[in-house]
Amino acid sequence: MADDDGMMLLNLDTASSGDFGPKTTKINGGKWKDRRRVKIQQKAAERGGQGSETLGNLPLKRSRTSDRGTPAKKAPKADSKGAKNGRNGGNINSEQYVSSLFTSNRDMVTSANSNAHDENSKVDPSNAPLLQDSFEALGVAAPLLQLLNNKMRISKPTRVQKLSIPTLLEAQNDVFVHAQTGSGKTLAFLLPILTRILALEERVDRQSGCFAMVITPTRELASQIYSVMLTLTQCCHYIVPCLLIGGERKKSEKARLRKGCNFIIGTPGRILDHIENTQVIKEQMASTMRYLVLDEGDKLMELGFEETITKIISFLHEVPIDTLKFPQLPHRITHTLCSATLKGGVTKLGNVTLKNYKLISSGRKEQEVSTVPDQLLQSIIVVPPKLRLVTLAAQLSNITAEHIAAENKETTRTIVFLSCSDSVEFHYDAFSYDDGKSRSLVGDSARMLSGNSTSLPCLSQVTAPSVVCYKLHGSLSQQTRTATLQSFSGETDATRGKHLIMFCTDVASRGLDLPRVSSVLELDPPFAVEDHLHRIGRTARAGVSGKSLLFLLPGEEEAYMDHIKPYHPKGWKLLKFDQDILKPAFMESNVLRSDRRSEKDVSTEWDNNATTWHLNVERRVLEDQTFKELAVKGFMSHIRAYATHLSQEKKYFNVKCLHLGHLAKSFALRERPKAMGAASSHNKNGEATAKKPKEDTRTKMLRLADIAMRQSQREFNY
Ligand SMILES: Nc1ncnc2c1ncn2[C@@H]1O[C@H](COP(=O)(O)OP(=O)(O)OP(=O)(O)O)[C@@H](O)[C@H]1O
Repeated sequence: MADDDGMMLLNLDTASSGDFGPKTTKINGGKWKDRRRVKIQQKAAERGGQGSETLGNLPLKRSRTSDRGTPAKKAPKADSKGAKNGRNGGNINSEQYVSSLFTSNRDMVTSANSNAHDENSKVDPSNAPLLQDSFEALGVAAPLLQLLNNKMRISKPTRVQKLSIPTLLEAQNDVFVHAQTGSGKTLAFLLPILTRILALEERVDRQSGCFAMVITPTRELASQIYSVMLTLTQCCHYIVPCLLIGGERKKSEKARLRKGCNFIIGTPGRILDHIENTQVIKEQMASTMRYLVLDEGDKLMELGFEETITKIISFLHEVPIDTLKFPQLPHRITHTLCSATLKGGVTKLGNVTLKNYKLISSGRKEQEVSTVPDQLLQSIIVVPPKLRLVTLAAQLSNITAEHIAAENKETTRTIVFLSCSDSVEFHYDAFSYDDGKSRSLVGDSARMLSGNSTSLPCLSQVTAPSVVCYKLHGSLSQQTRTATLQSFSGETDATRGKHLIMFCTDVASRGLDLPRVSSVLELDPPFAVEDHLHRIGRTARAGVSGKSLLFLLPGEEEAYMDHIKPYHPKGWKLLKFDQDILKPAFMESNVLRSDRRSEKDVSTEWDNNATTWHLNVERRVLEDQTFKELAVKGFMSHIRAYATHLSQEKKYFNVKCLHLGHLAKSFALRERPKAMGAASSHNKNGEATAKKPKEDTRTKMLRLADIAMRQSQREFNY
């Protein structure tokens, strides 16, 4: 075939009827552009009542179609083999199939936005500082006031700080602080504890004992609270915090504990490890411990944290308190629980730790339902599975184009949430590979795109690199995780004024305070509605504006909108993936075929450009064995992760409703890896291996659920 693409693309489940779209005549053969033109002609002819046989002069083939939407055509074996030959693709059969992104997609069910955002109403930020109040009036110690003003540029308290600081200052009771994301809960519990220690008659130092312990579900959050603590203690150097987190050297933590500390901040596993194995920590805590803070309390009750927390708490309560020492402090350990969400786990945790607790809620009516910050502009987009990758590229491109056009060259940050680390690896590589020209910044977990990048359509004619991609997930080493976050949140010569894009799992969803994140994209749906609130809560913090975009699939997933409606009192925008996202991104872009870099290939039609962009990624999968493995692993893990959605949410996210063939396409795969997996019945030397006995469905489900569970726990390897 003259216009052989150098690759063969399979029509995956291109049903002509059934659940997946309207009945159309399937056309194969010839160039895909020509075929598309003919299809348009055909449609026009149908509308004009001329029948469907006006097919132009193309050598077209009709494919087999079935009534139930079964795959229309399979790739001939010879070509599949060619594709499996790895780098350079091997022998490519000259017969060509078309990978059409825009046909046979399931239609969206939702006809109207049931929770439309009112663009004309003025919205006041709900987590901003209150201008009429002051920290002084709340009783915060004078040295801290100065530090807040001068070092942290914080002068007015937020609503939750106004409510919780006086309560915690006089606290003999336990407290549950429930407030929106980004409302300043960290200072809400640190300031009163520090104020009470600063008010002691006796001057304390690191040898005086440990007064408070803060436990968090992730290492990143513990490190963040530790650094806020280091800033606050600049006004009282004699008060010393200590960080205990997994992934760090235990020996140096022990050495620090031996020197003495007044605050312990850490993750549950490592704290318990020291309690059980480091004698000095017991001495440190004996008799002085007065405050226990569980940040992100609901998360701490998941993922097997519960048992560890219970052990820590039992240990703390075994140590008798010497009330004669520091009599101004509470005479018992007071517990403080913080979270932006109220989940079953919190009540459970409450049963473990909180006694006669006081609920501090910054919500309007101390309502049960947690809501997103009012100023956050939420959008939702229903995208067919085949188009997920290209729509993500388009959205990232649109944000980048806005960033490039902005006059104030401020750093823009975007976070893309994915369901599992393998999917993060695939997307990171897909968007940062940049023809192998991208420059690594932090090991290989941050890459700066080069000029004239092919990764995003808007960059094809830009000569100066302006985008840096990051990846973050629980399977990376702690050093890499720390360095990646530092680079993403900091401002260095390499990153200043650029658009920083981080692909990550939920490990970054809890509590992380990354500066000026302007957009959060949830490409994969959250595992629970609480995760949705925490993910999008990385933007629109402390009164600043922010945007988030949730991707849903057509069909069952659309009903998820009704489920999250109570959490979005200010509504959302329902976007159209083609007109609102793809068209602006690809309309004026200069997307060239990766195998033929010539100007004559350039199309001015946005859908042609979108298809060419996608074909380029698919072509890379065929040519690059390493990338292909990333795609296959990403797809498989994504499906497994999808199967672990909460049972209450299975009606929206049911793995049985997924169109796996179409979804494979969003990992740039031309066929479902299940079929690819069949090839792996051969060992590395190409010899056939014995076929395993067929696993019964229940065992298979349990095995897959177990793998997925272990993968998600690895994300929070505390
Ligand atoms: N009174 C204040 N005025 C201005 N900024 C503040 C104030 N208090 C806190 N901040 C800033 O707001 C941001 C969010 O604070 P913090 O991380 O404590 O929020 P949070 O409520 O714990 O959020 P999350 O629920 O996501 O963990 C931080 O950058 C912090 O410095």
